[in-house]
Amino acid sequence: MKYCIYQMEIVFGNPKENRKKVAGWIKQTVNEEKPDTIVLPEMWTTAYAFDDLENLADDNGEPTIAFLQDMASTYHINIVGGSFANQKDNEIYNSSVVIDRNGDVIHQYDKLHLVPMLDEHLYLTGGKNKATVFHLDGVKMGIIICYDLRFPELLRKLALEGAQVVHIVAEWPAARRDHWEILQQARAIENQMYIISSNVVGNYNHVDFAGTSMVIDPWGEVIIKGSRTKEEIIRATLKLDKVVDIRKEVPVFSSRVPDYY
Ligand SMILES: NC(=O)CCC(=O)C(=O)O
Repeated sequence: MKYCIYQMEIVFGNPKENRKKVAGWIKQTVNEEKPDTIVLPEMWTTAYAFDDLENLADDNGEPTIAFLQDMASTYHINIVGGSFANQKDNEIYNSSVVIDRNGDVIHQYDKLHLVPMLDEHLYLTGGKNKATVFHLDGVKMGIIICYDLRFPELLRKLALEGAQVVHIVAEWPAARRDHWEILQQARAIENQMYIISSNVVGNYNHVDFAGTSMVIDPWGEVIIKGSRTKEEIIRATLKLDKVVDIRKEVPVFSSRVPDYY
């Protein structure tokens, strides 16, 4: 499964421009790279434009979901659609969506852990549904959003449900870049899974974002890592046999004794 990840610089508070930018990026990437799956970052339609989110947020996933469905079916690619501000029942969530090559929505998730260091909890509402796995091209996978990375129990739950790949869509600041890299490697090693992340670059609201989007294999090796500051494509092809082999070699899951924890 070939991935192309968009390490994007978001146009702050401008969903129309960002959709145009993403449409152009997808068209060019599909023509040049022929990926199976593409990944977008967190809050890519607006960034954390909190002061105007009520006007900028999607309404029950629209128009972003329809836009991504159109991209997926036109170019016949799977889209791990990052996340976007999404108004539902008068609350705004940080919502992600996964769409398959047919243009079908196969998974939705609202960010569970809102990040206090960026004041997210003052403007958005935390997700109210459980995180679960989904199937893409026959592989069990999961998606989490940025600060969720700090909660190992969330990724362990996805691993116990069979996830072999977890995507992390993010808007992670440069100030905590070490945590970003080390925690992703730790989650890959402890859960013996691929970690695929898409982070943003640039500076919004006086926060400098870390780039450094990554693909990490189930042994914890960094297959590829984006730059700190440049907008770019991160490419990787997953070898899913590795997950099975490593889980046999170091049988963490069968060694667990959860009754004693
Ligand atoms: N957008 C985020 O959730 C950022 C998370 C973060 O800054 C951190 O965990 O540190």
